[in-house]
Amino acid sequence: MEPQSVLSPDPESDAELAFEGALRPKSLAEFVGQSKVRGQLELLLQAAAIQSRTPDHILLAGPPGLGKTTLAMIIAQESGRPLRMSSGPAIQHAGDLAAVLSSLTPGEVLFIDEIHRMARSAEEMLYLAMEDFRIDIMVGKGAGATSIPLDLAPFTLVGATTRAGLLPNPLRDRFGFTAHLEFYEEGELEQVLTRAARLLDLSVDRDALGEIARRSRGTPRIANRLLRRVRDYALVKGTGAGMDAVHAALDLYDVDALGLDRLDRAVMMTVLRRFDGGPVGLNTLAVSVGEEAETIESVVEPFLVRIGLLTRTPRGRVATRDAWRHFELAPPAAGSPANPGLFGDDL
Ligand SMILES: Nc1ncnc2c1ncn2[C@@H]1O[C@H](COP(=O)(O)OP(=O)(O)OP(=O)(O)O)[C@@H](O)[C@H]1O
Repeated sequence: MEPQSVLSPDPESDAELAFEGALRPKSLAEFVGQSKVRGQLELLLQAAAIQSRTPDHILLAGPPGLGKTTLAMIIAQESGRPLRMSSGPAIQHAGDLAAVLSSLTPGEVLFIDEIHRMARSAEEMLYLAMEDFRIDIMVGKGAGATSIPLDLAPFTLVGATTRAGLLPNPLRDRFGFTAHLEFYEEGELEQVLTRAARLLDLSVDRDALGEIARRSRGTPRIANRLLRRVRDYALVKGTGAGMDAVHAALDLYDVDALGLDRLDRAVMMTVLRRFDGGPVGLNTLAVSVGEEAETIESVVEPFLVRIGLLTRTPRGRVATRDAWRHFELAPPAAGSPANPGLFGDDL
């Protein structure tokens, strides 16, 4: 497998977590970009405040690193309520969820990250909890089993998912609002970086920040990490954090002019070279690059589609004309046996 990319460092690393924590915006006003979602959330929170009730349940959907956890913290902060954090993989039995739900204090915000990875039995318990603030606890087994109803304190569930399509409809329908987070524009990422450089007391040239923003895959988390690599480079080499340092540091970490990293490029080269531009199925693609299909689908693909290098068709993933151009490869002749003569942007 490829060595780990700078874009996906160990998420549990203490240094990375401390770094992210220090840079998290604490209010909607400080949160850069996503103006539509910010406006929607503002209205929802204000309406709840006027009526002195708990805000509706909120689902945050979008690729990793766009600010879902940050928004969950802001929702709790802005509505003046405590926040309890959990995650789908930590809820493997209905009992795990019952323990969390039954200990919530009135009005608490419960954040469940990666909610699509929660156990099925827990999902069913959550339906009732979200709708009626009540759960049924099963006691005993077999014919003697009985269920004891347990009232819960009213709470707001904030679920985050990179794969909203995987959530069962009954769960999705119980959220009062779904926020779809989009990739950030370059100018927005420049604002994220300017703020981060100020908080970290780094002096970075304006055009250098622009270049980092351009290569950040539309993702604040990546922008902040690239800034850190540039800071390292300037520190070790004794240079200023200018354009030269950005080019040298990002080249060193294999981040290309479009912001593609090793895995993005491996996926594109597989589609282009091995499958003559596609179509190629997700699982075949995943096996070919030695990655999980879920990672390809939720992390790699959304950005490649967004920048117009890849399209998804019913027959599989297909490279666009821009992809051939970007990688300076000649597309196969139209009508060749491996490629029926259609490119992604023709389908
Ligand atoms: N709109 C924003 N403005 C400024 N910084 C942001 C913004 N969104 C995210 N960030 C920064 O990016 C980092 C990653 O954000 P966050 O952890 O909220 O993403 P996420 O969507 O929850 O990712 P994952 O799904 O991988 O957990 C945060 O540390 C924060 O500093």
